[in-house]
Amino acid sequence: MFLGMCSIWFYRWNHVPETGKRPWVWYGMFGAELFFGFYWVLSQSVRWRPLRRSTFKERLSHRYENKLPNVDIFVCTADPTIEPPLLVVNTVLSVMAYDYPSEKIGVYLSDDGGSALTFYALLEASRFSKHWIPFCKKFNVEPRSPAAYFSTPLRPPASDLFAEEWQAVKKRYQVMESRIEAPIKSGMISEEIKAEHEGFSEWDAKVTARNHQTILKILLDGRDPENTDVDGRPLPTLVYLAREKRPQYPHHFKAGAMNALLRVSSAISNAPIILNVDCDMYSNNSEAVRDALCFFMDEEKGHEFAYVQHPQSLINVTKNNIYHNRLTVIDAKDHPGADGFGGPMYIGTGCFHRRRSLCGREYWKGYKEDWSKNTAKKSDESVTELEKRAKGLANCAAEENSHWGKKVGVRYGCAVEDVITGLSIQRNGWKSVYFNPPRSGFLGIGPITLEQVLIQHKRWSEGHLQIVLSDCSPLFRWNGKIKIGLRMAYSIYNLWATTSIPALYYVIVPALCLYNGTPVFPKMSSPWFVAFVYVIVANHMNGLFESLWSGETLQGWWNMLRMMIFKRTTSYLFGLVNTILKLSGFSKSSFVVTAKVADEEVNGRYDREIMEFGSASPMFVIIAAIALLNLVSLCGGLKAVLFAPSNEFVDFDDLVLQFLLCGFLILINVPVYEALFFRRDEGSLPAAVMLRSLVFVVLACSIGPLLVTKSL
Ligand SMILES: O=c1ccn([C@@H]2O[C@H](COP(=O)(O)OP(=O)(O)O[C@H]3O[C@H](CO)[C@@H](O)[C@H](O)[C@H]3O)[C@@H](O)[C@H]2O)c(=O)[nH]1
Ligand SMILES: [Mn+2]
Repeated sequence: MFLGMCSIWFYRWNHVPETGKRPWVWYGMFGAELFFGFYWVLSQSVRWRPLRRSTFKERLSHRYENKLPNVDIFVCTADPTIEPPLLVVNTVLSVMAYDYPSEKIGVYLSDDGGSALTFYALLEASRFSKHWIPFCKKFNVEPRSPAAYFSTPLRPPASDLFAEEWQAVKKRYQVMESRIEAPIKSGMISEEIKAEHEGFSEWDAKVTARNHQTILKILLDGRDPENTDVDGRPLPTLVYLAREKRPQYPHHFKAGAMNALLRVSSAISNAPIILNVDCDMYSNNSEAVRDALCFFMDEEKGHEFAYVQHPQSLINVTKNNIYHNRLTVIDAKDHPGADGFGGPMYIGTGCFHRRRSLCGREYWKGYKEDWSKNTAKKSDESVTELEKRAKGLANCAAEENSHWGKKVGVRYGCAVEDVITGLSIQRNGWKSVYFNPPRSGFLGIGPITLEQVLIQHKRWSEGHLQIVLSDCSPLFRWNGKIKIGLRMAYSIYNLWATTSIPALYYVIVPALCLYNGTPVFPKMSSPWFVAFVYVIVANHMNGLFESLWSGETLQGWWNMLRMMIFKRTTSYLFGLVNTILKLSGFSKSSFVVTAKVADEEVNGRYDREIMEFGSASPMFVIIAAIALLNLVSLCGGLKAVLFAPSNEFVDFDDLVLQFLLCGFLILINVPVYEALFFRRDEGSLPAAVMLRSLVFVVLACSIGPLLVTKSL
């Protein structure tokens, strides 16, 4: 493969058209091919030393059952409309019901939406948990998100006792569900509900999502001996937190929320191990905590590990993974590959942290965590006093003149706060672990419209590019703590945004040249042709093989190729432009939260794997323009070959690769043509997109001949 690429480079180097005949097209192709080659080399790093891990939980409980440490669990939510409270509490309930001593668990919900609806849902969940947790533990049920669990009917053979309790708990769940939904439907919380908890008094007329005091309520207090379930066994601690928000203070999105949680939890339970999940990702494996502890408490290596990351597995992926939401190959190849070099990335959810490393402490040789020291601290403060003390830690002022967000906690100012935080931890000398058990540890929901996916990738690519330019850039800043293989692995994602330029070049320029009958690749009869064909075929065959091996379907692989082109030409381009704007001070950071709900029609089309466009987003204009341009160019090329006047003879032999490239892009873009010309549903491409993209194509085709000449 590498040899093939070298021959391509050599060919470009040696065949530059004579100057004066606009060789820029040629240099552009050369540049793109150099970049792709370099990028290919980077992407090989994760294939060198893959590591697969498994755990022995019986040994953990055999040795440490009575010394198991406390675990604090952080759940983040940001908006009650696109992250429905019912979804949030299902996640909360799934982590409250771990197969782990409940008195050692503290669950903290951070509500950046500052919503009384979410608070009410959590209050209802705290009541339901008294039935749910004992039920789960008694019958060892999986998964422990009640919504996910009750979505399948009771399967025989079930004992009478089980069937009876199953029915009773399900009934209770349904009651809770309708209670949580009632105020959402009516748009207000009734006086009756407000009377149930003094916490509601915090929501007076002045409270808005962006401007309010800290609201902190300990709904279940793990220190209280009366905090028990229906069987009289202790319940976990459960805390609701809406940190203070003021328009004059930046709130730093999820990173800010995580840091507030870190401080607040340190005052309440201060567990040495922290699990972080997004509200859209429930725990699917009740043994996940024990699994993680097998790594942290390992006598030989455990003290080196800062975090244990699970893959972001999704439940709502269609059979053929239409938007390539499930990052199949990354989960199966890249993360284990990074693990081989001392540590996968922290990817924001489904991750167990050591509090110490997350709080910015460095690793030093000989360091050992003293687990026995960290068993619960009982303080004799009353709940109100404790709440008051903890509250102060979630105020805006708590971070003034401090290292929070810089050296301590989750880092600020980067759109992938998770990745840059993991990287800083590794730069402090810690290692990390990637763990993908046979029964997925966590299951989440991914975006189900093309636009959402592209916006998510814009945020990611932008954040990754910020890392390249940051003080912990794996590409440019070396401190000896991170192995070269891992630096290369990070760079694969860090450079996402920059792939946009060569990708755009490759999908536009050869097509334009074809339209004008100008060759940019070697002719079929030339030996250099073989090098191109070899590199293309070998690369795609390898990609296909890896996809299939990782569990993707054939169609899924094809969808991945399409999404790769879409992402590179839109999301990554926007990510790149946005980063440049930000650097020059024209734009500020933002975090567009992904919607977790959609209307029925959208859901229906998603289930049938019909691509969802449905808006006049500028990203779609680019996608449509590229699709149309390639269609027009193919026709233009055919016309040039078949009907050119004899004095302007165009040889098909010269254009074979361009025909193939255009043909490939046309096949990949079939869903785009459908959405432009044939579909009439709400998810098709609106006329405005068609119009704008046509203007682009007409312009390109008319300017094209001025830029490229046949004599190239
Ligand atoms: O101001 C904010 C914005 C977001 N969130 C939460 O952050 C999480 C992730 O947001 P989501 O819209 O679901 O983004 P995704 O693209 O799905 O998230 C991935 O990428 C993010 C970084 O871009 C990481 O923070 C996430 O953990 C990772 O799952 C959700 O729980 C949100 O509630 C906040 O708490 N506060
Ligand atoms: Mn998410």
